[in-house]
Amino acid sequence: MTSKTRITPEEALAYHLEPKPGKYEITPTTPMATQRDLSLAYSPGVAVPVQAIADNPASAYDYTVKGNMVAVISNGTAILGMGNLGALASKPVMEGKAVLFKRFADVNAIDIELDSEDADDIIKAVAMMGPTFGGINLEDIKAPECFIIEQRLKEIMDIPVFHDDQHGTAVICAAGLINALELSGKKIGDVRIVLNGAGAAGIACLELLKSMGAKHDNCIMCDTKGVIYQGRVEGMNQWKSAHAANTPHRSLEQAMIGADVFLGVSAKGAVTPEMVSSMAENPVIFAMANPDPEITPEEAHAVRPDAIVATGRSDYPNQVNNVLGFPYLFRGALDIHARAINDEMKIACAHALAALAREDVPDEVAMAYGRKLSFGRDYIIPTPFDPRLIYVIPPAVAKAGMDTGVARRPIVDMNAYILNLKSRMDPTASILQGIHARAKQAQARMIFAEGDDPRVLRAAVAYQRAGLGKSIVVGRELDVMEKLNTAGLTDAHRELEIVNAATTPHLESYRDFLYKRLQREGHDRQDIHRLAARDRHVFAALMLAHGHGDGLVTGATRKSAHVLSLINHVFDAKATDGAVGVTALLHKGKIVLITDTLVHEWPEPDDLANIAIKAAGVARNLGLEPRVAFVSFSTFGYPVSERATKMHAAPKVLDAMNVDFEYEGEMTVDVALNPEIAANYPFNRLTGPANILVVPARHSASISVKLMQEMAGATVIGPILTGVPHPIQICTSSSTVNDILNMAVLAACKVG
Ligand SMILES: NC(=O)C1=CN([C@@H]2O[C@H](COP(=O)(O)OP(=O)(O)OC[C@H]3O[C@@H](n4cnc5c(N)ncnc54)[C@H](OP(=O)(O)O)[C@@H]3O)[C@@H](O)[C@H]2O)C=CC1
Ligand SMILES: CC(=O)C(=O)O
Ligand SMILES: [Mg+2]
Repeated sequence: MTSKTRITPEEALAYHLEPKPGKYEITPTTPMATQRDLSLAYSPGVAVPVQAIADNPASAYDYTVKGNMVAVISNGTAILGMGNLGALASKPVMEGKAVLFKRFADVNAIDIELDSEDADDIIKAVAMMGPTFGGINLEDIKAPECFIIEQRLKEIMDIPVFHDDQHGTAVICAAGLINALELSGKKIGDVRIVLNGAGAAGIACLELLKSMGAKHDNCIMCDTKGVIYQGRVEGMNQWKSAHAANTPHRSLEQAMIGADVFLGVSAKGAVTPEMVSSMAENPVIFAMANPDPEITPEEAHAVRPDAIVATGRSDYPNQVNNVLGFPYLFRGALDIHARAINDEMKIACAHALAALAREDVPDEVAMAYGRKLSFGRDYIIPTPFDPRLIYVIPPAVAKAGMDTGVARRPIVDMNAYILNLKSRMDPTASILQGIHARAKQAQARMIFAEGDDPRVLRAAVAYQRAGLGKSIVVGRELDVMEKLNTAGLTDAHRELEIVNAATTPHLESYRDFLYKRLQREGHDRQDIHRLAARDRHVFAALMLAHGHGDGLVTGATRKSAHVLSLINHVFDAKATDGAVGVTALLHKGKIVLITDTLVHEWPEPDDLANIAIKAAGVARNLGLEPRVAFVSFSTFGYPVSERATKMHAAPKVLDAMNVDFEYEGEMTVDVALNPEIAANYPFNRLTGPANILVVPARHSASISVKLMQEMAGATVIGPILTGVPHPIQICTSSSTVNDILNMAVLAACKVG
């Protein structure tokens, strides 16, 4: 259980710089195209909701974004564990929290950085923002000011005010501890707890644990001055005093001897292996400081293999991080138009999280993580990408809020609410997450054929540094070094394996192999030498054929059809061999596969049936249950046209084949994708909107994909080459670094 993902500073900066500075933008949800739209959205139409809200303030939840809008507010005085770096420097974290709100719970959030360390200033500023938001999430404001600020705002505001570092952290810590103690066979009322870090997170964690049964006399809190004991005067405040222990211990080192639980919300490296060695049997260690924990899991396990260890990071098992809490706590609170997030709602959240980790983990979650997760020492808390969180946690929070009287609009039908929560989530994100996790598991050696292209090099570096596997780059060493240098990736040169025909000891066997394949197709030995030694697409394919790599990515510098014809020298990847190209279009939370986008020019009914079968395989590999529509400009035989005949015939070919997926046709795209229009054809065998569109020819495939990409801004993955015995993926000349990386990931987890 080691940390595999290595993020470099360059990558972190590039992520924040591209494609646009920062991490989010704001998009309208209503049309604003015509004069009429303008009249409705703005003057004079807007006057009507203005008056309605003036007459009945509660209607702001109906006519404005207030009800689904949270402010993420910081003054930057305790940015993660980095300390007081100021309001402006906190912006990347706050933008990040805003994006997490959206990604995980479909809550709109914006970040607001306030340039003041004065509690009264902050209270005044935030209180004045009340009308705008459905909730206030305070973040990375240091103790003790954070306690005063939150308390006062709760008193004066009529929407939830929640300091994430206090309560978000406490809730997740409690959820993890419930399960860790169950696994170590200990009871919260009996365990000796040492908590390091007496700030926002520390005070809130200990308070919540005490309210859940931890005994005051069993808990010792420490800060930079050591143990907080009764009678201590230095560095104290009223919040620390409430937890002062009656103990002779004065240092963290002394307090740790015989402790059952260590909770760290302090700073990197605050705990030593010696301290961990001195703990009781089966110790629980939550080293939650970010970005670097108090002690790493490797260091803790080296001295105590019996320890259950969690950190705040996503690259180790057991991520105890408030990301599991704030999106869902606010989702539940907003959905009941709550006045507050109270203790009962927090405790309900902790119990729901703990219970979810003990449930059987569905395959789609295991798929998303690339490994089977089951309740145990390395899985004490759900993982942030668990798709069940959105429909399990908010209902528990909402119910607790309703039971304790903070709901302004209670939920009447909980089942309908759960369905609504399920539909909020974007399925495409979990698909991408899934293939990345599977690739990480596969650890494939990926051949990047075009080592002279800076995009390809950046993707190769990212592939390796993301812990996805080993990158092998085809190119001349000096050229690769120079391009890496220009891309600001000088160090990467030592990490990548650079291969070319001049340096490989395998050239002769590659040539023999190629000659055997092509000698009867008009190629003489001279041609073969040129192909094997000088064409990097052929050379890279030969490497793959000889097992000198597990997958191949190419095509970023040449036209796909040309690259495919070169690869065909080495592999049987023609239409007649059953090869097919499938392109995934991701847009507005929907995913549709279009095929054949690469191999068949003008497929006949038998080819179309094969294309459907291959695309269904790709869909299943992506975690989708295939529903194939053979699309045309006619629907079920009307209008009659020679061009549509083959689309009419293709489903009949499948009828005779007894395949195990849904298919139907021919039909127009709107019938395929829009259930209301499909309802006009009650005999239609598809049980839902199609997710695979088999199109009549390669030109229609290309036109539809590019139209969606250019007009709608859809994300395009592919074409994914399938039906070829080795994982080869062909990018396009317009592929970005991220597109190329995605292709490598698809090859690594053999989606094709
Ligand atoms: N995993 C998660 O979800 C979360 C983790 N955290 C992490 O917790 C830490 C604290 O955050 P927060 O409470 O907001 O910050 P605060 O500034 O409010 O509090 C920090 C506290 O930590 C103490 N401290 C700092 N360094 C040490 C040290 N080396 N040994 C002992 N105590 C120390 C300080 O002591 P003193 O009072 O003497 O100055 C203070 O009490 C950060 O690393 C943060 O990343 C926070 C929120 C969520
Ligand atoms: C996770 C978080 O909020 C922090 O470390 O501050
Ligand atoms: Mg924080």
